[in-house]
This record gives sequence, structure tokens and C-alpha cells, in this order.
Amino acid sequence: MAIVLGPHRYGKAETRLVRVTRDGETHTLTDLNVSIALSGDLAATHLTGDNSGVLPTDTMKNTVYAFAKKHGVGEPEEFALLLARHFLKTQGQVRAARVAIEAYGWDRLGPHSFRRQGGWTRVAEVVAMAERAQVVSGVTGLTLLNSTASEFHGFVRDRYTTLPETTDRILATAVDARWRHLGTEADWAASFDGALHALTNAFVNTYSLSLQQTLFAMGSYALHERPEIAEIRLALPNKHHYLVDLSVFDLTNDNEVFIAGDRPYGLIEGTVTRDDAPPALTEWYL
Ligand SMILES: O=c1[nH]c(=O)c2[nH]c(=O)[nH]c2[nH]1
Repeated sequence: MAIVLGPHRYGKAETRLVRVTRDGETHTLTDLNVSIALSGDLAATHLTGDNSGVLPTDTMKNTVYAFAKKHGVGEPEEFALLLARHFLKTQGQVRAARVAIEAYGWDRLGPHSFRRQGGWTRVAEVVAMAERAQVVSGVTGLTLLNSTASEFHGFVRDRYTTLPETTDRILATAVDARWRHLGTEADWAASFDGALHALTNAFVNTYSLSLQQTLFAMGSYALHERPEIAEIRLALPNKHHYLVDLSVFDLTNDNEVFIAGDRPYGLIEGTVTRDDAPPALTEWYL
């Protein structure tokens, strides 16, 4: 029996970068959280402490800030591609460079004043390898609610089932989605906006018999609307809303007063793919 080192990677996680672009009096703001992970011929440092192939994670952080100054940031997918390709090209021992970015939105209040957007966060993840790169975009924390047009019935019942069937309920979720692009060239801003609108519109316009059905409708519509996307993964927590029993107060409750449940919650997860989509370059995760 031998004990061996399994898969490993390393890098600087969560480098927080705020880039102000000063276009005269009017400024623009980009607010990112950048995580870098390199893998390749890096076993020696684990096995013997030989650091000759180890680019310090501190250098990775510095590169993020230097590149933000030198090249600007642009769209998160662009910046992730720039960084990932840089580490791949300049570090011979690196075979895959992964750069994941969370982008926080700010609304303009004036030429140099902004208000942080409360809701969702845009995400981008690039893996660059010798032959090609893979771009995944996504959104997390996009909270949506339909106050009707949702039913749930016809499900399995066993001796522990107490859930009543319903033909009118609140359907709410906080969308966590990632989608894999077919290529590495796109109008990233338009692509993201289009995908976000498709997901949102599908949620709004689907008369839902289950959150599972809504998930497939959202994924399908995003693929239908965005030909540049190969595959989309969705994780949809079912943010349950429980009808309050007001009969003890001699009051009716015709789907008007709810307890917003916190936990536990149902979690519906699924992938929607084009059947002719080329395989992923490397595994990617929601
Ligand atoms: O849309 C739903 N899907 C389920 O699988 C489920 N399970 C449950 O208790 N409520 C719901 N709602």
C-alpha cells in the first residue's frame, strides 16, 4: 500500500477589487471578488516542500490589481479570460488556470455617486488550458416570487405525508444558475442580460405544477434565447410560504396571509442541455 497525493490546486481566493474608471467628471465603478486556482505540475511543494514551481498566491493578487490598472476590467468573463490565459502562458508548470469572479452591481446616483444593488450577484468562471478555454457565466441570489399561478398536487403519499394538495400557492425561489458558453468570444454584457431576462421571463410566464417544471422551463427558455449557451445548471431552493391558520380568530385566509419559511427548504436542482452540445473542457460546478 502506498499513500499518494490526489488532485490538488492552489491560488488566491477572494481578491476584492474596486476599479474606478475616470471618464472626466463621470466615473464608472466595477466591484469584483476574484478567485484564482492553478493546477498542473505542482506536486513537489506538497511532497518535499520544493517551491520552485510555486508562483506565490500573493503575486496572483498583485496581478489582479496590476491588470486592472493596465488593461482595465471590462466584463467579468473578459477579465477572467485575461487572467487565466496570463497564468497559463507565463507559468510552464501550470496546465489549468481557473479564475472565478463575482461581480457586484452598483446603480448610478450621480456622476460619481453609486448605490450598491441589493439583489443578485453576477458570476463568471474561466478555465484556461493549452488547447482551449471554457467560460461559464451565472447568477446567484436572484430572488423571484409568483403570488399565484402555482399548483402542487398528484404527488406520492405515504403514511408520513401531511402536505395538503394545492391549486393555488406562492412559488418563490432564489435562483442559483451557471451556464456554459460554446465559445470564448461573445458580447458578454448582452449575453448575461439576455440570459438573466430569459430566466426571469420563464419564471414569470410559466404556469407551474411543480418547481421542477419551472426549472426546466427556465433552462429551456434560456437556451432557446441564447444560442451561445451550451448547457445551463440550476439550483432552485423552494422558499416555502405557509398559509397561517386564522380560523382561531374567526378570520378567513384566502391565500392572503403567509409565514415565510426559512428552513428547511426544498432544493430542486437540474441541468438543461442542447443534445448536440460539445462536451465540457473540464468539470464545472454550480
Ligand atoms: O414544487 C414542488 N416540488 C416538490 O418536489 C415539492 N415537495 C414539497 O413538499 N413541495 C414541493 N413543491
